[in-house]
Amino acid sequence: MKNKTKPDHIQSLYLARRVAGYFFKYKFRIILSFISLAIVAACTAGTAFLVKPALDNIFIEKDETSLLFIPILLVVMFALKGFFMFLQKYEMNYCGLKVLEELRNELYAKIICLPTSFFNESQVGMLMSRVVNDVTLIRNSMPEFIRMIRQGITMVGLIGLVIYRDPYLAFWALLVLPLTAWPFVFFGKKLRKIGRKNQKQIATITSLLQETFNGLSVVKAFAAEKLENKKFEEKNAGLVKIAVRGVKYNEMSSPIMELIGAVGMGLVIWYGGSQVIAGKSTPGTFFSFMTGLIMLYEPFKSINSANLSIQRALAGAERVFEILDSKTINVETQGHTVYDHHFQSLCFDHVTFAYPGTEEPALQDITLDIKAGERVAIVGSSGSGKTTLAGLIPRFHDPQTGQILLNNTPLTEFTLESLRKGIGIVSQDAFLFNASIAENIAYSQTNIDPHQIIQAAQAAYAHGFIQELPDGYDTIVGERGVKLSGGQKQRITIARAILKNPSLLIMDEATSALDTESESIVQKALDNLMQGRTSIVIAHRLSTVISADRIVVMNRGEIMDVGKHEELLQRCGVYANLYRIQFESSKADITHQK
Ligand SMILES: Nc1ncnc2c1ncn2[C@@H]1O[C@H](COP(=O)(O)OP(=O)(O)OP(=O)(O)O)[C@@H](O)[C@H]1O
Repeated sequence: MKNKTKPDHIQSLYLARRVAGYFFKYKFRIILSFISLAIVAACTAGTAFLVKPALDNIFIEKDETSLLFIPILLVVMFALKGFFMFLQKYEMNYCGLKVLEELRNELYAKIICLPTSFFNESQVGMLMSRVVNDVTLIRNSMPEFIRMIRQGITMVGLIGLVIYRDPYLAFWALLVLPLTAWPFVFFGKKLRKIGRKNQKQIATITSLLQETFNGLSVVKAFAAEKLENKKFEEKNAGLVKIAVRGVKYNEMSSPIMELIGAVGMGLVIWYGGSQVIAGKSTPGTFFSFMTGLIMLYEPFKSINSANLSIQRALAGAERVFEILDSKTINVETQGHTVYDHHFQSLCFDHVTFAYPGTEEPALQDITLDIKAGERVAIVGSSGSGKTTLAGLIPRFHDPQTGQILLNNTPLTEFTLESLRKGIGIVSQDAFLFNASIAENIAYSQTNIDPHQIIQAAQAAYAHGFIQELPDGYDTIVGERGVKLSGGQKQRITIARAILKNPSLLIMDEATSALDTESESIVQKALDNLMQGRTSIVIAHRLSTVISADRIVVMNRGEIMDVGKHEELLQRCGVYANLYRIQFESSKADITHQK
């Protein structure tokens, strides 16, 4: 994925508009927040305004009414300021969190609907990082933007006050104002760049963690903990290095702003002091002016740090909208016809398919007809294209040339949901979710009666062992089903397929993962599953091959021959060879079973 193609300011405008669109829904809360912040700004300026009457009336003129009135006014102002400050912050953070929720949902919904080819090319950790981390940064953008406006209004109020108090003094104080623009722009740019790098590095670390934790048994088997530690330490050090640079620029901006402020202050003391000494101004006016000036420092500082946060948020927004708005990252396309789940025929018509980025097609000119009720075995050496062929049926990939017709209708014309719901897939990788057994069996189905789950488990020869588990059907299976054996997991996925009740079955037979005993139970479960259904089996067992209505022999992405076992042995050299290498060892078992 390309990172950025537009200049920073155009990209910023686009991102700001995109982010603002999400906040627009909460306009009333944002307006309330604005009103609150205007009141806060007025109270802040009002407090500075009170310093002059406090000094001149109480301390110089010794006026008793002012002595009572001014402290009460001060408390009221602070109370108002406190309340509206709370309201403003609460409303803003509420909006920020709701936008975060919506963006996360949208991003997840988009990612999960992307074609499988996208996941082949992208790191899962990188995607996770976008959903978890990058979106969080955007959440802060609006409150920070509001903070910027709030402090801007406060600043204007205070500047108005200092000009009102003494325009000449104000001239000296504000002479340095243009200088402040430089750190604002410079540090903003730096932090945006660092923000980008930081998010990228977090994504790399998330990918690494995800990969290592998934492959932990391999890491341990190869005693590669030290190696993995080193890899992690390197990435982590990279992240810290970026963060330290961020801290450097972040913390450097404040003293520089302060220095610029001090220059202004110095000019004021020099000019204002001389005015008081010459008797042209009162100490009250001067100190009120100075208070306003000192108070100006806070909004200056805040605007600067809000800008830095906004730059970081924009770096996050770049990564989020890169996925949401990309013209090349598209969700799966689909048709409008609803597949009625009555399988009649499946026809591959001169289908050729190459994986993205590869030259050699994984499937070449495949033509094959499958009729209702048939049991078709696909055999071939490793890499011959069996899994790829099976994956075209639920449209995990689409062929570049040729077409696949289901009941004489191109697959692309069906809605993906109806098509995939009508196909049962049992693969070697018996994937289970970290949920209860019942939930795993009933995955993706609603309103399922517990009896139906039990019946499916019985047909899959899983009911017995499930009952023996401490919580029965409510037992949580652990991530990827770690708490179950290979054969048990496989039987649960078979129960899941039985409950789904598809008219077309695609199976990638499990072989070496299971011992002979569980293999024979799994085989019985599969027989139950296949009963009365059309099935396409990527066959690794001789028994499946022999009992198939037809055997499709694949070699280097092409169909070499189609026929029955005996015929193929006679006429197909590839099959005869395959039989000798792969299946002959199980011949004895078959003879024994007979
Ligand atoms: N995601 C992918 N990206 C690129 N090439 C791929 C991808 N998956 C498979 N291939 C290639 O496509 C070809 C067919 O692979 P496929 O997995 O369909 O073979 P197979 O017959 O199922 O093999 P096996 O019996 O080992 O599972 C192989 O050359 C493989 O390298």
